[in-house]
Amino acid sequence: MTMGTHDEDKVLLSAIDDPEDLRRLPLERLPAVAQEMRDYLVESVSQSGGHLAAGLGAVELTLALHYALDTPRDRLVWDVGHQCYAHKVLTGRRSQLPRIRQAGGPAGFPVRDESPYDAFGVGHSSTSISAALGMALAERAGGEHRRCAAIIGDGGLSAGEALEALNHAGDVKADLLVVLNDNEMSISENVGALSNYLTRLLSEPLAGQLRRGARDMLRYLPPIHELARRTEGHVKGLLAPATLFEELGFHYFGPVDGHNVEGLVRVLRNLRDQPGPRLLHVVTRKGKGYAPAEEDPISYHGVSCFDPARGLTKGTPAKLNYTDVFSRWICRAACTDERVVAITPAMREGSGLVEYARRFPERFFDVGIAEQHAVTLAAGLACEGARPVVAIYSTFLQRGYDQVIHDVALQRLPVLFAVDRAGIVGADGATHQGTYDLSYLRCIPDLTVMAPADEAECWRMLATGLVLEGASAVRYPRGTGPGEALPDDMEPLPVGQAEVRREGGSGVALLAFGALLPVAEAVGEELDATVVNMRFVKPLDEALLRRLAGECRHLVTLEENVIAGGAGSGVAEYLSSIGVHTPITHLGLPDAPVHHGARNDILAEHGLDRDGVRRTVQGLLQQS
Ligand SMILES: Cc1ncc(C[n+]2csc(CCOP(=O)(O)OP(=O)(O)O)c2C)c(N)n1
Ligand SMILES: CC(=O)[C@@H](O)[C@H](O)COP(=O)(O)O
Ligand SMILES: [Mg+2]
Repeated sequence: MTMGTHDEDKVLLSAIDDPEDLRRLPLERLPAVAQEMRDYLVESVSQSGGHLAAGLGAVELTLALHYALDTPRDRLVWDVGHQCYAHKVLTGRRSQLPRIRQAGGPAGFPVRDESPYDAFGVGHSSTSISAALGMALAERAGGEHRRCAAIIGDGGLSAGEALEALNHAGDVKADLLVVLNDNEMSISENVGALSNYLTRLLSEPLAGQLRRGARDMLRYLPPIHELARRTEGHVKGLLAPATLFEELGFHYFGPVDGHNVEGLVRVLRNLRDQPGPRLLHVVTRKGKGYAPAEEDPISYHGVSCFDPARGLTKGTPAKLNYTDVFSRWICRAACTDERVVAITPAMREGSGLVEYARRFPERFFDVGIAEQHAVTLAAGLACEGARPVVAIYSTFLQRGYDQVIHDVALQRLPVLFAVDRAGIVGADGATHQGTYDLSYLRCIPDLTVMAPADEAECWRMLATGLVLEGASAVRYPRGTGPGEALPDDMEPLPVGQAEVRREGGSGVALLAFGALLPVAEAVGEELDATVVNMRFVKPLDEALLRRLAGECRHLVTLEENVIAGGAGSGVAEYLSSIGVHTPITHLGLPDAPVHHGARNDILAEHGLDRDGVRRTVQGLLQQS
């Protein structure tokens, strides 16, 4: 473990309140700042939890960018933003870092409202080049003379959006700097042909040197300068092939050592005022400087609290969470049905596919950060008789939305979406809440949408999706549920059939979709309300709804989704379509971003905990 500096030496970081303070330091002091920063990140994140390994790898790069550029006037656009902790420390948020991702503390990602240094809000990957290009083009039109830089990882570069932006930037010749932070890792090992290409660039730096040598050589031949400028590309091409980035219209520089902060500053100073699109290829190590994270960057990508002296330790095996249930189910499904194929867009660990990938490598596809491709790939596989399962977080499925409609649902293909992290995810905050999927999925024709109330039901719903003729989605939350045992068979559920858990006498029926069922049951017991586990968001159990609407004075729908267009809206639409107007109260999330904090606190804040639901139902009972 490299935890180098002694307390008495720690004077530099605490003296930096903003990047101006950093820029006043002599260049040769930056390595010491980097060391302190690294120590501080390990100490702080070990107490708060959060994203660690990417940030450790980007310490020197962050310092160098703020040192060489004139932030916040110059724009730094971070990709994903999970590596931004050093940036937050340098930009006036050092003392708040211990509360990162907690309610009232700083967000875990750059947020425009949080600081003028957070040039662009982020959390989902591969947006940085597009956003920085937009800024650069606006700058060109407005004449502000600010520099714009996108800092993107090798994983982030695998996404279509990033490649679309490179394609555009190279064409419009914007004054844009793209810094490629290449650590050869996504969350897991980076994948794909582009990743292999970057590795070749790293292993063949000689080619880059030959190219630079050719350029320098030609620059110093004044009489033939113009000819040389025009033929430079050809001569270099003889010496070494152009990089892909040059073919796309970028000037390519690198690879350079991303942990040599002084060298980085010099390179950035050279590049910062050159015109046109430039790409600086920086080589870093994920987890740099903290040995356990360097050795196991996957585990240290995102961490909960740990003792830095010991590193992450394996605790006693916890109760299975929903991801574990999916993990077991998909292995079981693959054993019983050889048509099963699993696809992840770069979330092997988070989606519970590690064991599956080990056991069924031929039927496992990590496609990189490529949600759109993941969905359409599944569609293609389904066309040929496979039973594809796309394991995807609710928030990231947003990026593959057109593909769900156009490539899967309209073609009536049997793709199963295992939608993890549905509902409140907690610490990752507004960019990652899985609170839209019920609204955006239930409007898609012929898509069956299921929301389990416990782990066994999740298993059964996955089994149901696997045997349906059309597309389906099972959306389940982050973390554990209320159940214990899992089924040991693959019996499906009857589609569109809800389960009445309790018949009450109060005239109120609580219709719970998914994870809020236990809350509904507790309140139902207290206030003698009918309680239904709705199970299916689409198709709804229409017969049951007709009965309850006839018998009850008031219906209450509960869902961990935005109210707008959600499951409760589906209930209201159905009843109104048949001319039934029993009053309905919708409990769910508001039409506003839900920020970071503990899931239970957020639920309570929005009246979705037991007290909140009780208050609502009591209010209804008093009215009647
Ligand atoms: C659209 C989208 N899909 C998936 C993710 C989850 N995710 C967060 S970081 C990450 C890996 C990013 O790799 P890279 O850009 O190389 O950054 P590194 O962590 O290596 O620094 C992934 C897949 C995301 N944030 N956004
Ligand atoms: C930055 C990012 O998008 C992921 O690292 C995400 O934070 C993972 O979330 P989970 O911790 O829920 O897997
Ligand atoms: Mg990477």
